Amino acid sequence: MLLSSLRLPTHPAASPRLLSSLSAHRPPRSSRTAERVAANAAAQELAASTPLLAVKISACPDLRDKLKLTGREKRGRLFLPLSAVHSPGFGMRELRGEVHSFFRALRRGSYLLKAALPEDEPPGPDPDPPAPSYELLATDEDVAALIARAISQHSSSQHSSSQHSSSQHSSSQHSSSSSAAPPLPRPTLLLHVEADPAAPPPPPPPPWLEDLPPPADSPSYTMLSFYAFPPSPLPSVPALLSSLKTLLSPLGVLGRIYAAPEGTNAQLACPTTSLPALREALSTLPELESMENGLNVDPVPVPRSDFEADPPFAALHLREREKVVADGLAAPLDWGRAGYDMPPREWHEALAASERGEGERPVLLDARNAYETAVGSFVGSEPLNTTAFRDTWGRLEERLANVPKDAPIMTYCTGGIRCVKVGAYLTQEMGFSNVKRLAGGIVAYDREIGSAAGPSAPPEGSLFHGTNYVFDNRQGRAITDHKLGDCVTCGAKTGLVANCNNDACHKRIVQCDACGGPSGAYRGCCGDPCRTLFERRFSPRADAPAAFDPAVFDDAQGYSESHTSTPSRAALFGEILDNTRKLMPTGAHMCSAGVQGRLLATFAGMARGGRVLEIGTFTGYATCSLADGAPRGGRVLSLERDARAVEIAVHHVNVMAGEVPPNGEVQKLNPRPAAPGLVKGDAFEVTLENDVGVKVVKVDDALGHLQELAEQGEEPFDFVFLDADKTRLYEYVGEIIDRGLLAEGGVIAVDNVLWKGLAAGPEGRGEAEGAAEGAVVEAEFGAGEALEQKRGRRQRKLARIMHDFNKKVVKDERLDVVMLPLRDGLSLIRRR
Ligand SMILES: C[S@@+](CC[C@H](N)C(=O)[O-])C[C@H]1O[C@@H](n2cnc3c(N)ncnc32)[C@H](O)[C@@H]1O
Repeated sequence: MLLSSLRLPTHPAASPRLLSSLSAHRPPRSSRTAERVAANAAAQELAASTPLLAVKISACPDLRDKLKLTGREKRGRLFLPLSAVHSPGFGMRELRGEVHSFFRALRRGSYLLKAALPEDEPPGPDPDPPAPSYELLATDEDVAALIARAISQHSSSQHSSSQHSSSQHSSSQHSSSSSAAPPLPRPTLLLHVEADPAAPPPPPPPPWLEDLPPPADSPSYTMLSFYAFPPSPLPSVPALLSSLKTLLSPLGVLGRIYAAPEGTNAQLACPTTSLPALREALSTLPELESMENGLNVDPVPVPRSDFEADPPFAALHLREREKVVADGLAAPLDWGRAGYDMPPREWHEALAASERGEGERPVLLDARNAYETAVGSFVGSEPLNTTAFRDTWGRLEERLANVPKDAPIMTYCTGGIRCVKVGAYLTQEMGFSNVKRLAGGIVAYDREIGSAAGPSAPPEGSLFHGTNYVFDNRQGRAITDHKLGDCVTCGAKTGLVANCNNDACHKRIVQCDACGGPSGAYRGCCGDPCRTLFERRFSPRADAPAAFDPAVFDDAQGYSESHTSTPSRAALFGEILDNTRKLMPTGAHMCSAGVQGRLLATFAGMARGGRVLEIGTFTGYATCSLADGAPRGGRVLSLERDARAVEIAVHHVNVMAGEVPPNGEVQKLNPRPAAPGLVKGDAFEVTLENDVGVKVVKVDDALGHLQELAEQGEEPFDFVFLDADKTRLYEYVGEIIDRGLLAEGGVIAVDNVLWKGLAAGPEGRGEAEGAAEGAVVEAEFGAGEALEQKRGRRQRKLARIMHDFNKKVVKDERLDVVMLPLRDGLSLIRRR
């Protein structure tokens, strides 16, 4: 939920019904306007200082059994941004949305939502207190009134507590045993979810689920893709994504689906035994009626063991996008008018005839990017040699400037979706009348004509030679044995494409087997500088050259990397990085590897009381570095919200503790680890050989959890590594300091304060117009179709946020700041 995007409000009218039911101290009618005004003022003040609403949420015993509550759900604590909930846009629907994202298995329409305030809880140390008197929430007004009451209650509790303490100071007769209630640290409300006796019974499961074999038992996965461009914009993209999630999750499908008003684009891996069910499930969605060519299924399933060894996808991601294929066009075209979608066999016959010199030779255009063309293409085709899809239009204008408008033009791409846009451009923008595109792209051609076609393959064989590059972790399927690419490091012929193994580079490269991969001659890097950095930072191994070769470094960072000690547990850190690249590839750059890892270990070693807090565990690189450096008897607590990251980090801490062998099958942790040291709920704790305790906790939100830690009387920390949630860093620093979580002389280290150097430039000042240079990362997906740019806009926004944070901390008179231009920038913050 984008709660934080809602605006701080003028408050709507409070419901008299809720007011009367929620409070025994209901104010008289004449004072309610004054109360609302006061609640507004209090809300404004709170939003600036303590911007969260605490919600204690519980379920009735009946639902508790049915929902199989997780640790977090049993604890029942939720924090919501006050600026969002105390807003005219926040009502029953939004509150129910929050409840659903909290209790994930709760069925819509099956329950009643009730509420109370802490003041409704019976006071005193009654060992068996009766439940608070919950009242039904039914309307938006009920919700607004409840939140207004929670705010008023909080401000009056603060007020009476300050009066109480000042009267204690001024009057010696007042003993410390006075019975005033402790002030509420923030507005708080109690929500209760109760089974609705009048709710209709749950609908029967759809027919395709009735005899579905367990997806986890499928012997293989089938890769597939589909796309649909409806004739008019989708009425609701979130509704489509939600239906897709409900339909696909029980089938064990992994992959990516992007939806935008213009349509849908999916790249999936489906347990092969779930494939018929997937077809049925998708056929129920009217938004996919315009699906072109049906499901584009890869001809050869991937055996489960191969799939699990190097999973093309780790989860099912459904995302709303502005466009499903980022095209850079100012205005959309009519994607329904895009030339003739030519079936693969007809395409093959047309090309074969042209090869024989029969008829007019078509202009055969490869509409993919240069690195795709490099390893495979149709005989006689011309590459557009684009780096990104948005370059296509200029290249078409250039290439076809002098071509007659009725000349035959044939275009192809990996699975067909890019050619929908190319075909629309050629016909509508450039006026060509004889445009054909390969239906289902190279994937469909391979299925019907290539080696996978079996006996129905034509005798002359495939006219596509080489490898079909694809955008999941497989990075290609060889259609013929032709090796068309030139290895970037040794020049040998190859059909392989990969990303440079030095994550700081990550360039897409053509590279042969002998040079590629972590054990290849170049360790999968694009050249000597990256290989040397990779060996130092990412893969400490016995056979890596120990000597530093100045010739291969052209930067100070490389020099400092090579003059920093290798950690004594080099193999462990190498393993963490290898696993991270394999299991969470898009986040691999987030590990605090190399110099920064050693710096953290050094700081942990300097922590006077040995108490270290990390915010943002990810896969545990920094956690293990901190634990490595912490003094004997120290304690490292690390907080993370991503459950999968927690599992991987727990595995690594267990390797460090000697509880599990190194280089074990970390994938086996999925879906739920029975990891040694896993303690109740979502916390994991273990003590290492050096007597350092390490605890990793899965939290909903680390910022809210800091309050819980303070309330539970957690001792202050000597060193805090703040490496999460970059948009709220100042709030974290405030929370740590204000809640007494930083020990005397303690240090908070905040990572990424330079934000790729952009924080210091016009981007940081909010003055950059175009895409931030060097920060536009291209990510592509689909069976080669969608070209997705992580926009410079996001980078600029984060640069601005980071610059604002840097300005605020340095101006904050409570704080003393040193910014180190190390890696992505690290600020060390102390209390003055
Ligand atoms: C940069 S990574 C941490 C890297 C790690 N400290 C290291 O150096 O190896 C940031 C992590 O913070 C987590 N995160 C982001 N927002 C969070 C939040 N509000 N609460 C807890 N964790 C959060 C993300 O899931 C991600 O794993």
